[in-house]
Amino acid sequence: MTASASGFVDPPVPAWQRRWRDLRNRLLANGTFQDLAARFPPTRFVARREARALFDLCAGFVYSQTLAACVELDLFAQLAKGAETVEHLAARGRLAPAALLRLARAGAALRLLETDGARVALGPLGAALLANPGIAAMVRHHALLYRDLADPVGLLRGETNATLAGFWPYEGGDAPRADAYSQLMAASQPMIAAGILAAWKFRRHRRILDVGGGDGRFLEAVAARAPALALMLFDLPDVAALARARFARAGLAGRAAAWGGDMRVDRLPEGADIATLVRVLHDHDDDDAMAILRNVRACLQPGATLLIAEPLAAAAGAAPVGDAYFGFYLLAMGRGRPRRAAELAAMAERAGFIGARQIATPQPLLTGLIAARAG
Ligand SMILES: C[S@@+](CC[C@H](N)C(=O)[O-])C[C@H]1O[C@@H](n2cnc3c(N)ncnc32)[C@H](O)[C@@H]1O
Repeated sequence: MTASASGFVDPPVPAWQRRWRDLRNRLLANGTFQDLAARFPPTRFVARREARALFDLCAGFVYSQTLAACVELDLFAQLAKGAETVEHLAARGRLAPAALLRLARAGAALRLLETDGARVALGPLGAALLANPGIAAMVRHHALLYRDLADPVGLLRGETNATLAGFWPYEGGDAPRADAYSQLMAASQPMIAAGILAAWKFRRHRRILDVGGGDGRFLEAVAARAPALALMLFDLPDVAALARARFARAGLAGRAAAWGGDMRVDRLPEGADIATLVRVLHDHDDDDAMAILRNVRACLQPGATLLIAEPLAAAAGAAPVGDAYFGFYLLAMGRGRPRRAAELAAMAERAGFIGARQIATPQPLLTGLIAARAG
C-alpha cells in the first residue's frame, strides 16, 4: 500500500502494470517510435489522438479564456433566440467586426458557437450552457482561480497569496462575502440537486438535516420532490439567515428551519432521519472533515442515513475534474482536498457510521454520492 501525504492509502499498482508502464513510457519517449507509430496505419489513429490530447493540455487555458470571453460578452444569451450578424454582435460587445469574427471562429472550433462568417449561432456546447446558468457563473468566478494559477509551482509551494482564499471567508464571519459565495453555490446547485434527487428517494424519510446547506437551494429542490419531508438546515450564521429568507420566499417557512453555528463544534439540531453533506467535506482538511462527520453522527439516532455528495477523486471517467480541477481549486482556496469514494467511506465509518457505500449518480463529473447509516 502506498501512503499518501494525508495518511490515506492509494490502491497498490500490481508489478506487471508497473513493468508495462515503464516499457510504454520508454517507447513513447522515443522519437523514432513516435514517427513509426504516426505512419503505421494500425497505430496512426492512436498516435493522432495522443498528439491532440497533448496539444489540448498545452492550449487548454486558451480554450477556457475563449469561453470566458463569450461569457463576458454575454454571447450565449444574445444568441438564445437564434443567429445574429457579426456586425450586430460586434457593436453590442464594442469590438471590431474582425475581432468578433475571430472569437466566433475560435468558439466554433470549440463547439460553443457556429458561424458562416456573416452570422453567428449557438454551437451544441453553447446551447447546453444556456440550460445551466451555474456554468456561466463558475466561468466568471474562475477569473480569481486563473490569477492564482498564473504561478502553479508558487501555489504548490505555498508562496502565492491566493486571491481565491479571500472569496471563501468561512472563519470570522463576513456577511457580504458569505452572500457572494452563497449566490455562486446557489447558481450551480440545481445541477447538483438533479444528480442527487435522481439517485436517492427522499420521500421515504421524515425529516432531513442539510449540514453546510448554504442558502437552502438544495432543500428547496428536495422539498418539491418530497412534500411531506420536514426540512432543517445548519450553516454559518450569515448563511443560515440567507436560508431563512429563501424558505420564507419559497413558502416553506412552515416546514423549514435554519440554525447558525460552526458545524465542527456546535451542537447540531436533532430529530432528522437523514443528514446530508453536499459539497461540504472536500472544503475541509482531514481533521475538520472528521470533526464534522463525528458531529453529524452525534445528532442522529442509530439507523439514520448519512448522504455525502461531492465531486470525487479518481472517479471513473471524471478524474480530471476531481483530481486536477478540484485538486488545484481547493489548494487555491487554502484548505480541503478531493477524496476518493473509499476514503470518504472509511472516514464515515471512523466517525461511527456503518455500511458506507457508493451510490451511482447520473453525472459523476459533478457529484459522487456516498450513503451510510448511523451505527
Ligand atoms: C461549498 S458550500 C456548499 C453549500 C451547499 N451545500 C451547496 O452544495 O450548494 C459549503 C458550505 O459550508 C458552509 N460552512 C463552511 N464552514 C462551516 C462551518 N464551520 N460551520 C457551518 N457551515 C460551514 C459554508 O458557509 C457553505 O455554505
